This record gives sequence, structure tokens and C-alpha cells, in this order.
Amino acid sequence: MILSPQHPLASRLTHDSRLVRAYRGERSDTTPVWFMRQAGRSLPEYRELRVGTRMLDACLDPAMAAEITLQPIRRHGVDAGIFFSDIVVPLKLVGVDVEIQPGRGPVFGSSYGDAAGVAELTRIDPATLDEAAGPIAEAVQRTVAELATLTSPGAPTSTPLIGFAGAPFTLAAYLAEGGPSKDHLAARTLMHADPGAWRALMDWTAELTGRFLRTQVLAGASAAQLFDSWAGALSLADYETHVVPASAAALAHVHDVEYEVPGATDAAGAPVRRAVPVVHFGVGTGELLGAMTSVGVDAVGVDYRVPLDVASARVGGGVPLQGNLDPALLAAPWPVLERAVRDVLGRGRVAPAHVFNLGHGVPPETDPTVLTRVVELVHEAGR
Ligand SMILES: O=C(O)CCc1c2[nH]c(c1CC(=O)O)Cc1[nH]c(c(CC(=O)O)c1CCC(=O)O)Cc1[nH]c(c(CC(=O)O)c1CCC(=O)O)Cc1[nH]c(c(CCC(=O)O)c1CC(=O)O)C2
Repeated sequence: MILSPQHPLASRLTHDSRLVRAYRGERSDTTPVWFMRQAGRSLPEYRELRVGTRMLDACLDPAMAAEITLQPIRRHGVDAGIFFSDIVVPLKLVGVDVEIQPGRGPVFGSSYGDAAGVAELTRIDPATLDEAAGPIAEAVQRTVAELATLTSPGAPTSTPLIGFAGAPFTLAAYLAEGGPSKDHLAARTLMHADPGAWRALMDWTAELTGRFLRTQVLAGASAAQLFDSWAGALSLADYETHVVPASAAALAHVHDVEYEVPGATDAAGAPVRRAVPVVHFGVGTGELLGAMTSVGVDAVGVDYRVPLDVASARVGGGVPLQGNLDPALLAAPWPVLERAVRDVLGRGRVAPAHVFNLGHGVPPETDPTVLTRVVELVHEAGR
């Protein structure tokens, strides 16, 4: 699907932003920055807005999800919004019994860690997500429309929105366990004990994830992030054998959504087209970084354990990187935090391009003024 400049969506696909250029491997006048979990409990305006509304109800209320997404952009001046949703939202939309317990996380009405559970789950057709995802498409459209009015001084274009989804393995880890777990034993046992059931589970989560991402990109998101937060629990061999095919299948749902790169033409004078960029992030993925690039992504998000120059070497040197300040340092004295930010920026220079981020989400108790100060530092030091 080609989104030409004439396409009603293209004007909102802010593909000339610092962020999207960085994901294409092009450096701008300054390093773009955003934070995972920038929307949420660290912001008083979020806590106030959420009073009396359950998490998943907030995610499925287009006006509220859009407003929550916009809050950190207005406050911090970050270079991207990350759509306020959650990795279990697509499961909820197709009728899986899941709720989010504050401070604990997603909890399911049952677990799907054996052949019988997988057979029950996969009786749900993932294609029903397209119909059910109306509130998500509307929330993205509302957010992108508002972002077009928030263009910050000097920015080449309005702030882009990043869509996101939990990757097939991380969703499968929650489904197999029935909720959060430390070591994801149920999922890791199933992949070896019953490869047929595991494959059926991963094919199902891959299609659901792909459709969820496609909904957000077609509604106006300018990039997408795939969170395989729990992939770090796997050996490289298990990740390559039992996870990579499903992540690649999920991303195949967005590879055909292209836009025309402004001002770029090929030898025949035709506009250059690029697919909407995808970033792949996981936690504890030091041994998996190279394999993560093989699922068909433009950039890799690095957690806080592997320095970016080391990560760059592990992905072959030619891949844009995102990250990777240790979130713990946000509560350290400013001179310590400033040194760490400058160190991340320095190491990020070895990659073709760098998007500054944390090595995982913003801790809920973070002082929001510190995040705003980090954005100012990155914009000044990241030139
Ligand atoms: O398993 C766990 O450790 C946490 C499980 C948990 C989830 N949603 C949750 C919780 C409870 C909690 O955060 O207190 C529940 C959850 N999800 C979210 C929030 C908002 C906040 O953090 O205060 C919250 C807390 C809601 C509340 O209690 O008010 C929203 C969310 N989850 C997520 C994102 C995407 C992002 O991080 O940027 C975002 C949107 C961020 C934004 O718009 O700025 C993604 C998410 N949700 C979830 C996961 C699984 C792995 C993980 O959390 O590390 C992941 C992927 C990840 O963060 O690596 C599941």
C-alpha cells in the first residue's frame, strides 16, 4: 500500500521528522529523544486523569488514550509520542479474559500453557481484531491530528507518533503463564514439550500483533515499535528457532505500508518510497541483538546492560540504535545523570544514527522535571 503525498494519510505520516530520519539511518542537526512509558504514572496530569477509570478502559477510550499520549509531549518536548496502549490490548479486543491489576500487570481468566489451552485460545480468529480495533484507530487519528498543531519551534515537521505492540513471544509468555512471571517457565517448557502447540500459539499471536500494528500505522502512526520485552529469557538458539519466524510474520503485516521520502527521487526521477520504520526492543537481549535485526526491522532498541558501541558491533555496525540510559539513573544526582546521558550520546555516535531513549520504561516514581531536563540536555549535547 503506497501512501503518496496525495494520500489523505501521508500528510500525517511525518516521515521527514528527526525521529523517522534516524530510523532510516540519517543523522539530523540534533539527536531525537523519547522515553518508553513517558505517558503514565510519572505524570501528575496522568494520575489525575485516570482517577476512576481502569487501565484497559482508558486504553479503549479514544479521547482519553489520545490525551494521555499527548501529555508527555507537551510537558517534555520529546521528539515522538508513543501511543498510550498496552501489550495486552489486542488480546482484550478479541475477547480474551484479561485485566490489568495496578502495580502487578496483566492477569488472565485462564492460562494457555498446554495444548488444550492453546486449542481453546486459537478458536478465536485473530482477523476479528480489524473490526474490533475501531477505538484504537480513532485514538491514533485523534492523536496525530492534535500533534499536527503542536509543531515545536525549529522542528522540520510535527511530532511523529510511534505505534507499538507486544511481540509474539512476550504475548505468548503472558498467555502461557496467565499473568506476569519472572522466568517464563510455562512458555519455555511448552516450546520444547509440545512444538506443535507452541507453533500454533506463536502463529496466533503473530497474526494478532501484526494486525494491531497495521491498524495503528494505517491510522497515522509514522513508526512502530515491537516490544519483545521478555525475549531475554531465551537462549539464542531458542530465540532463532522458536521466536524469529513469528516476529517476522507479525512485521510482514506492516512492510507494505510505504510513504514517499520528501524530495528524494530515483534515477528515473520517480519518488523514493520507504516502508514505515519499525524498531525492535527487548530486555536482557545482549546475546540476541544480531538475531533481532533478522526479523525485518529498521532499528534496534538496546536495554541498559549493553553499551551502545558494543551493541553496534553485535548488530554488524550498520543498524540505527535506540536507547539506552539506565532508568535507575533518573533518581541519581544531576551531575551523575548528566555524565551518563553524555556517555550514551557518545557511544551512540558509532551507529549510523541514534535515537536517545531509556534502557526500559520510565519508573513510575520518576520526577517528571528530570525527564524534561534530560530532553533539553540531549537536544543541546546531541548535536
Ligand atoms: O510485567 C511487568 O513487570 C509489568 C506488567 C505491566 C504491563 N502493563 C502494565 C503493567 C503493570 C505496571 O507497569 O505496573 C500496566 C501499564 N501499562 C502502561 C502503564 C502506564 C504506566 O506505565 O504508568 C501501566 C500502569 C497503569 C497504571 O497502573 O496506572 C502503559 C504502557 N505499557 C507499555 C507501554 C509502551 C512503552 O513502554 O512505552 C505503555 C505506554 C507508554 C506510553 O504511552 O508512554 C508496554 C508494556 N506493558 C506491559 C509490558 C510487559 C513487560 C513490562 O512491563 O516490562 C510492556 C512492554 C515493556 O514495558 O517492556 C505489561
